[in-house]
Amino acid sequence: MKKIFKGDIIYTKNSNSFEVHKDSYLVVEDGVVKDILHYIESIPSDYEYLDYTNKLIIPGFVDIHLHSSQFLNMGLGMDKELIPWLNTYTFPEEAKFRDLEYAKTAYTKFVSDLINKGTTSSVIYSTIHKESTMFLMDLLDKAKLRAYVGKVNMDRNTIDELCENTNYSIEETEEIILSSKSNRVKPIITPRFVPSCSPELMEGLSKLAIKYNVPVQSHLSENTNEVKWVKELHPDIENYASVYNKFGLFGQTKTVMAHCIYTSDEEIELMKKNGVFAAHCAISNFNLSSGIMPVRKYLDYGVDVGLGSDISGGNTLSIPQSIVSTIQASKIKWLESNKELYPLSFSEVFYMATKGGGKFFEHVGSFERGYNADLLIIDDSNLSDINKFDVLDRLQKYIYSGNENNIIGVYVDADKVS
Ligand SMILES: O=c1[nH]c(=O)c2nc[nH]c2[nH]1
Repeated sequence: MKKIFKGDIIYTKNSNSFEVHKDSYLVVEDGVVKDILHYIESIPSDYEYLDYTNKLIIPGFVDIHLHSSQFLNMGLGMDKELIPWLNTYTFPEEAKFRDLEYAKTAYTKFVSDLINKGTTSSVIYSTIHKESTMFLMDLLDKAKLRAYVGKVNMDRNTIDELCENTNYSIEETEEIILSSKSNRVKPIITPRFVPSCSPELMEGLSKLAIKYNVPVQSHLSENTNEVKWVKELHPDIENYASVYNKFGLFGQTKTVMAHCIYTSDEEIELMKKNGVFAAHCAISNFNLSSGIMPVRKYLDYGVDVGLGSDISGGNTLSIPQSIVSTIQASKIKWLESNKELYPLSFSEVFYMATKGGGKFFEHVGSFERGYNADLLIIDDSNLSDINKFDVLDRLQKYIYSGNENNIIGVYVDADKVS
């Protein structure tokens, strides 16, 4: 399959600058970027030509932390902090996914919104339920989206309907791993967070992760009461990150931790040493009064950082809105830190939303040769006079003041997504 996309191409190779190719040709073979050309005399007959002249062509967005089962709860309970919010709104909603018919309705709406918002790769929590998790994986695969999907594991400190038998939780997780065959939609081990996972469960999940080389996702230091609770549960372990590390869930296979607001320097160093990714969830951190992650510090340590919409702590799946909130949060952090932790630039955060988070999937989020051709076509004609603004200005205007109506095409591996 060979395709050529023509348009105003913009992406980030590194976090400091944009690669801009106005009125150029993105050449794709077998779903992978081969080249960007500024001139083609005539389109070779064995290529499909997609002419998006005057439209922006950007990488598909990457969301490395979200709870698909909370989609129907978006916007609810935003007057609460994390633990009361989980108990009042989130756990009761997740319990409904035992009913496969409910899951089918909710996940169908979720996947449709993910596509509308231009998110082509995501790292997803479902619920504890095996059947509805497998339904979601199949749905994402049929939609041609790229994703890691984790059946949530919990065997303590949750409502009765969600509290699993430890061995059963591990067995069902293994069954999902063994049954998954897709190249685009893969399983991820998902101990919800330390308060809801016993040491035996964490150990069992770590064994599975290593045996099948499956990645891991969880939450780390999102809320001060949560951090205190972890200390009470594990008084002999020096910090929150070390609890995961002790039980083999902190970089023993590829790992992403969400929030990371109250992590100490030692914990950030451990993340760097173990290659653990951080998912920055700025909107959720505002909504649940969690705090502001010191992202600049993580970047200075060399930790990989991507963005997470974190629905439904986050109230939207929109990664452009996450980009804006991330930049705004970093400005408050700059003031809070006596102007030590510099605000994040537009290119740094666009990078996190594409190639930075995309690194969790490997060759995702860029248009360099060898990357998956996951891309969005943006019609920004209602936002910018293209004769007056350059391509980078148009991208900024789209991110800050555009919305999903500006997205007129979504492609994964150069295949149209619908
Ligand atoms: O924002 C969050 N959403 C959740 O569902 C969750 N579970 C544990 N910690 C969490 N944080």
